[in-house]
Amino acid sequence: MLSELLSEALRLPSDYLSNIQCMKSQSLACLYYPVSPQPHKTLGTPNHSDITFLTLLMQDTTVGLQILRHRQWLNVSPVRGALIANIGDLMQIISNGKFISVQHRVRVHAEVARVSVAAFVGPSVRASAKAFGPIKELLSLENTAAYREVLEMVNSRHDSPINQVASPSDVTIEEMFSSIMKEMHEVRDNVNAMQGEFTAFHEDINLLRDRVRHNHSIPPSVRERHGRSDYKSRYHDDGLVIGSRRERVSKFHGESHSRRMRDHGHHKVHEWLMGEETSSKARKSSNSRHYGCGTSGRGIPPKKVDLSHPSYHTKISSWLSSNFPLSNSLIQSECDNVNYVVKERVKHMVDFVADDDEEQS
Ligand SMILES: O=C(O)CCC(=O)C(=O)O
Ligand SMILES: [Fe+2]
Repeated sequence: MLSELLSEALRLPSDYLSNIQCMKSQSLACLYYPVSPQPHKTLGTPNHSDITFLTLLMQDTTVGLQILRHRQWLNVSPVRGALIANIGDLMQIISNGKFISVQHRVRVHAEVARVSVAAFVGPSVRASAKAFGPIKELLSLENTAAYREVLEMVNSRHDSPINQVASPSDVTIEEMFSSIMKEMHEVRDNVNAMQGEFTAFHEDINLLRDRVRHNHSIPPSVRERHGRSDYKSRYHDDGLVIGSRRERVSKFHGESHSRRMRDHGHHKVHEWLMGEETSSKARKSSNSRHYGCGTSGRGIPPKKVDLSHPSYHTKISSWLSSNFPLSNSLIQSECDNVNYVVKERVKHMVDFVADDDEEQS
């Protein structure tokens, strides 16, 4: 239904987005934002846009989600029974900028915790990698491609070490959801038990932050100093996992990183977006299968883009997320006056893949 509406809004046939299979699967994440002793210095989720095509969000009755509009952060007040649909970066890319992905963040409170459930909608996690670029029907000589094809953002999902890819016939969303909720309650208990140790945690964060700034991995001695599994899993869930880069990449979906990494990344991504560098990704993408929405080899060169435009920031942070997966959750960078970020992400991702004959949502 949503994919039909979005297709029509782009003046394309209503089954267009469904045919290019960009909304074929969902990953569910249940998020628990504990109370913070210093809410004015805490972010539940830092400023980011999702790299998805679409994110469907259910929030409880606690205000927390904010979107950036005209340089102002606006609360997205919960409406009972309503889902929030956020445009993600990939949708911005394939719509050639007609839809803009939304910058958002989550604030926390001193008295009340917040729970939300996010369903990240993207291409099938089962299919092999494909490239997505601006939809060719939307391009003309006057409206040339503003973005190149991307592969990596989608591709990180294929590498996911999470092997719980469930099809609707294996398990119902309700079943999966209730098991996630159960686990979330356990996490909440752990997090509540941790509140008293916030100071120690804060010290650790500073330590980690320094290390990340210096581009070091986190030694196990620091991560496991407390010998507590919840503590460890916090770092895991924030992506600070020692292991292959690929493993870490899959744990991210849109958060950006330390200033240092960001500057380095900006430089590279600028080159890449401007087409000045044939990165391995770009090479890969031109070899890969795609579904008629790419632009390469069709004689419409990417136009020179204004890299200071806010939407490029979005692309850059997404690109960075996939390429430099160090946790921003532990780094003060995006937002003044924020010292730490608190969020528990439960059962990080559970992927649902629609059967081929299933209706697209
Ligand atoms: O908790 C929320 O409302 C938003 C979470 C979010 O933006 C995300 O996980 O990408
Ligand atoms: Fe998000």
